[in-house]
Amino acid sequence: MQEIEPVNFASPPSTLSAEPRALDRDRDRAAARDTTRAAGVQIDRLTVRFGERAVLDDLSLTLERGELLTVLGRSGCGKTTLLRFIAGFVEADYVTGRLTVAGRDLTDAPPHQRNLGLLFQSYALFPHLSVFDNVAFGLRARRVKRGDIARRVADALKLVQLGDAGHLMPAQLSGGMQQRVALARALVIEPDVLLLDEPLSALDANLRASVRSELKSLHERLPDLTIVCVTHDQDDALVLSDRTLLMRDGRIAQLGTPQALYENPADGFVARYLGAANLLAPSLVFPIGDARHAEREKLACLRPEQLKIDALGSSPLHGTISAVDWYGATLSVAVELDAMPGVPALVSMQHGAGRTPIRGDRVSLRYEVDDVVLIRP
Ligand SMILES: Nc1ncnc2c1ncn2[C@@H]1O[C@H](COP(=O)(O)OP(=O)(O)OP(=O)(O)O)[C@@H](O)[C@H]1O
Repeated sequence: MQEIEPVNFASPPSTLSAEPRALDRDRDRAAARDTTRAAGVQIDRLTVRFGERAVLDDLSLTLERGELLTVLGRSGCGKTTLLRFIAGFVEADYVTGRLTVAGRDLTDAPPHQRNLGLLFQSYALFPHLSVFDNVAFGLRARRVKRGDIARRVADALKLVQLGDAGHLMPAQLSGGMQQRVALARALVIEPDVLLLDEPLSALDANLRASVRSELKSLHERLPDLTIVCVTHDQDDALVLSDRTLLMRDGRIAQLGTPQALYENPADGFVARYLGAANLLAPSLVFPIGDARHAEREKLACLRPEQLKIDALGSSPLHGTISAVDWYGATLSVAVELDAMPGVPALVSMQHGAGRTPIRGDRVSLRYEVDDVVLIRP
C-alpha cells in the first residue's frame, strides 16, 4: 500500500475571525524564516537504544535549510531509524537527544505536528483515486479550502512535470510517473523537510536515472526545502547530494560533500564504500626519502582512475593483468601486484584509449605521488 504520508494534518477551523489568525500565522512564518535561515534540521546527541543495542549512538548533525543530505550505509546501520526519528515514529522511551526543525524544538512533537513530507520505498498510490485526488488527499485531511486545494494540487503536479495528468488513474501511469505523483503528494503540504527512504529502489535502472534527475531539478526549484534521502546507491549520493552522511554502526563514519568523501576519505571503510579504492602499504607507493614511505599506521589510497597501465618499467607497482572487464565506456582492469599477491589493484581506463590490455600481460602501473591520500585503515 501507499507509504507516502503527508504527516501534518489541519487543526480544526477556528470559530474566531480568520483574518487576524492568518496574519499571525504569516507573521510567525516570516519570523521563523528569518531566524532559521541557516538551520533546516538540527540533531543533538541522538541515541536510540532498542534493548541493549544502540542503533544510533550519540549522533549530532546540523543541516542548513534547503540542503539535500543523502544518508548512506550498510544494511542495519541505522539509516531508517534516523529518518523515523526525524518523522517522530520512534517511541520516546528508546530515545535520548533533541531535534530542532526550522527553529522549532520537535523532540516531543507528535508526527502530525512536524510538517514533514515522507516518501518511502513503495510509492503505490491509492489505486481507486485519480492523480488529482491522490495529491489532494493530505490537503483534504488538513481541511484546506477547496479552491486552495485545486491551486496547490495543480502547482504540485506542475512541479513534478505532470501538470496534465490530474484526471488520470494510477494504473494509466508508468512507474516513474507514479513515483512523481507520490512526490507531488509529499510536497503539496509544503513541508519544511522532505524525508525520502530509498525513493528510487523500486525503479529499474533507466527509470531510476530519470527520476533521480527529476529529484535533482526539483531540489533546485525548491531552494528552501531541506531534503534527507536514505539510499543504498552511491550514484544517488554522488548525483544528488549537497552533502553525504555515511553511517557505520549507528555512528557517523564521515559527513561531507560527496567529492570530499571520494577524494579525502577518512578511513578505509569510507574509501571502500564510495567507489572502488586501491589501499596499499605506503612503502609501496612513496619513494624512499619521502617521510610517508615509513608510515606504518596508515594506508595509501589511490582510485582506479588514478592508475595508468604502462609497459613494464621502473614503477614500484608492477604485476600481471588477471582480469579485464568491459563496462561500455570504461574498462576495469585487475592487476595482481608482485608485491601484494591476492589483492589485485584495480585500474579504470577509457575504452579505446590505447591498446586494450590482455589477461596475462606483465605491466607497470603509473601514478602521481600527489594523488595518493594517506588514510586510517
Ligand atoms: N523497533 C525496533 N525494535 C528493535 N530493533 C529495531 C527496531 N527498529 C530497527 N531495529 C534494528 O535497528 C537496526 C537498524 O535498523 P534500520 O532500519 O535503521 O537500518 P537501515 O540502515 O535502515 O537498514 P536497511 O538499509 O536494511 O534498511 C537493525 O538491526 C534493526 O533490526
